[in-house]
Order: sequence, then structure tokens, then C-alpha cells
Amino acid sequence: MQKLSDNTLVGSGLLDRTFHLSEQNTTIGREMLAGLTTFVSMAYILFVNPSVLGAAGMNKGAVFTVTAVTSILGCLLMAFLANYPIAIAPGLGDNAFFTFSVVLGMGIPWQKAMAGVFVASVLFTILSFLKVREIVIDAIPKDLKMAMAAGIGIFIAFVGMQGGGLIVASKTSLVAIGSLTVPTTWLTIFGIFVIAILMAKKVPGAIFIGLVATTILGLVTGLIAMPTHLVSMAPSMAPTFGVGITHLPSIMDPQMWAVVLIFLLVAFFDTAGTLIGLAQQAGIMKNNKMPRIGRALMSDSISMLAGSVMGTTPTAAYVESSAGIAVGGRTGLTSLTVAVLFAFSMLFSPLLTVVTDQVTAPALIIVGVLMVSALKEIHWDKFEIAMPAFLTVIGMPLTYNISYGIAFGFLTYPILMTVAGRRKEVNYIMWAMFFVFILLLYVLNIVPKS
Ligand SMILES: Nc1nc2[nH]cnc2c(=O)[nH]1
Repeated sequence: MQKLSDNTLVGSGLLDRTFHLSEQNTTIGREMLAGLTTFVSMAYILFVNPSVLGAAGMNKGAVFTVTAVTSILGCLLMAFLANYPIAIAPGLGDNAFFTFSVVLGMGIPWQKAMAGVFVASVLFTILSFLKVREIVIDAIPKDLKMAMAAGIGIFIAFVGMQGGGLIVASKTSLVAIGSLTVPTTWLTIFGIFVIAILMAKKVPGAIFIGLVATTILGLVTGLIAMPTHLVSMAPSMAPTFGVGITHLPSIMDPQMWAVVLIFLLVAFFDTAGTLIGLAQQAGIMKNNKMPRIGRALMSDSISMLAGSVMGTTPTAAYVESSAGIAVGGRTGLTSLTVAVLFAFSMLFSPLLTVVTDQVTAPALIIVGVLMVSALKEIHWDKFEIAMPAFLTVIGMPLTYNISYGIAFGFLTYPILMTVAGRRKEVNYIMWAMFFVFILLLYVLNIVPKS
């Protein structure tokens, strides 16, 4: 039996055999600490997801339970199928697209939009089984993938700034700074500072701690009403369960095909990009490839499918997993720990009422900061790349729609690369996408108005 420096015994036992702990030179204690760290970094989603999907008209209690169950499933799959320290939960990019672009922007009822999520999930799972995803991941230039991640980050932050009251609509300039005389806006400002300071000091779970501190400030100042109780049984999933399936006939609308395509693209590239980034951080990459990426993508697609049946938007491999990896998490035991903690947290649904928009806003803004770091990977010195990347990034917040940002990038990239003499670098999949996005713009923009 081998002894590691932190005195945790490894070398035998079920956990070691299941997760190859000694092979990865890690210990049970270190993996559990990593799981706890990742969990506290992402636990805010239990409250932010109901808040965002609630704005689309969905039942917040049901979404709370669905968020927890979907995350448990995703983390268990990642633990036992892929053995990676990467947590899965419903993504903020996807739920923002669902609520703000599809339901509120396009005026599609949430039940119909959920049918779109279900179809996208089925397609995603089929693509994962057929191993098509590797071909597509390789075909899309890295610059555009990174621009998509960054654009979604800015979009999420924009949504957070609005929810927190920091920016408001303006008749003359479209947006303007919100009024600093609104007391609840100060909760958001307080939350941003707390989280930003903790992040800068590299404190694990900074977002979660900031969320708790902001809630406490709200309760103490009377800006947030006290909850009636602290723990209870998890709310029923009945209000959202199976709604996507029962509304499948409504998917025949061409506008919904565009929605399905965007869900597919966002889910696809978000998870693929995040997995590679996290694998690089954990030192898992071998010959510039991530071993078992197929299993990791499969874990995501199965949980996305289950989530769409129960009633939540697509899952993603969470960027916050980097917090657990930073404290030493290397195997699926980290993800298993996250799953167990999500199960425990299901008791705390009464806290939903105290986690208001002003409390969740800082989390959205800070996740935006994390996602925008992808900008550094873009070749800004080449105009034929800089322009499509720029349009992708700013297109999302300025049109308040993730799909338009993606479309702008895919429509300009092949043309500019061709005129710049780099036609050979544009493969047939990119040209196919070019025509798909022309059709998509037509469907999203012209069909509803004619
Ligand atoms: N990769 C990723 N991480 C997240 N963390 C919170 N939301 C998201 C998301 O949509 N994608």
C-alpha cells in the first residue's frame, strides 16, 4: 500500500479501483476537497436557473428540483463513464438564450421552446453516438469557437447588469446606467465587489460566498423578506416534467428549427470548448487530444436529454470545475462528490425566495468575466479573422440574441478568408454552415414579419 504526502491511504479499495486514484497520483481526501470546491463554485445555479427560467414563465420550484437532479445525473455520468473531475449542470448560456432570445425575444411560449430543447438534445445524443461531433469540432475554426464563448459571456453579463438594475433601457441611447438611488441595486454592487475581491484573492467558492453575503445583507437591511423556513422536501417536478415532449407537434414551425439549431450549436461548442480548456488545466491532454472526450461528451448529451424531459435547458461542462482542478482534483471522484453535494442541497429549496435577481446578478456578471477569457485565443492581428470574431462577440449582446452573433461570424468568415487568399483553410462544413445561417437569418427575421 502506498502512502501519499497528505497521509491519505491509497493503493487499495473500491474507490481507488473505480477512479484510478493512485495512477493519477491523487488521494480520496484531495478529490473530495476538489469536489467541495467545485460544488461551492457552481451551487449558485440552483437559484440562478430557476430565476432565469422563471422569467420565461416556468415554475421556479420545479426548475430548482430539475436543476439539482440533472446536475446529479451529469456529475455521476462524468464520474463513472469518463472518470473526469468535471462537473455538469444546466448552462447559463443556454438558459439565457432560452428565456431572453427565444421566449421573451421571439415570443415563443416556454412549453414550445422546451420542445425545441428536447429535439436538440435528441440530435445531440445521436451525433454523440455517431461520433460526428469530432468532425464538426475540428471543422469550426478555433477563433470562431472562442468568439462564441466570449460573446455568450458578455451576453450573460449584460443580462446580469440589467437584472441587477445597473443598466436600464434608454429612449435616446438604447441603454444607460441605472439609478443609484434604488436600494436593491446596491445589493448587486455589493455582491460584485465581494465576489471580485474573493476571486482576485483566489478564494475557492467566491461566487457562492458572494451570493450568501449579498443575501444576508438583503435580509438584514430588510430589502429581502425573511424566508418562512430553511429546509423542506424538494418541490415537485410536475409543472415542467414532460412538457417538452407533449409540445413536440409545435416543432413543425420553421422558426423552431432555427431555435433547435442554435441550441445544438451552443450546447455542442460550449461543452467541447470547456472540456478541452479544463483538460489542458488538469494536464489530461495527450498529443493535443483529450482521451475519453467521447465519453465526456456522451455524459453531457445524456444529461441534456434527461434535463429536457424533466424541464431544464441544456447542460454544459462547467467552467467552474477549474476551481476543483486547481486544488488537485484529477478523477471522477471529484465529480461524484459534487453529485452527492447537489443531492444534499435539494433540501434547501425554501431559500429560493431570498435569492432575488439582485443577488443572482453578480454571479452572471462574474461568469461573464470567466467566459470572456476566451478572447485571448483569437488571432486579432489577422483582419479576416478579427472581423468575424468581433461580430460574433458584439452581435450577441447588441441584438440580445446568441443566434445572431453566431450567424454574423459564420456568414463573414468564409468570405473574408477567401478574399484574403486563405480559401484552402475554409472547409466544406464551413461553407455548408454559411448557407445554413443564411436560411436561419431568413427564418428568424423575415418569415415572422411577412
Ligand atoms: N461552460 C459553461 N460554464 C458555465 N458555468 C455557468 N454557466 C455556464 C455555461 O453556460 N457554460
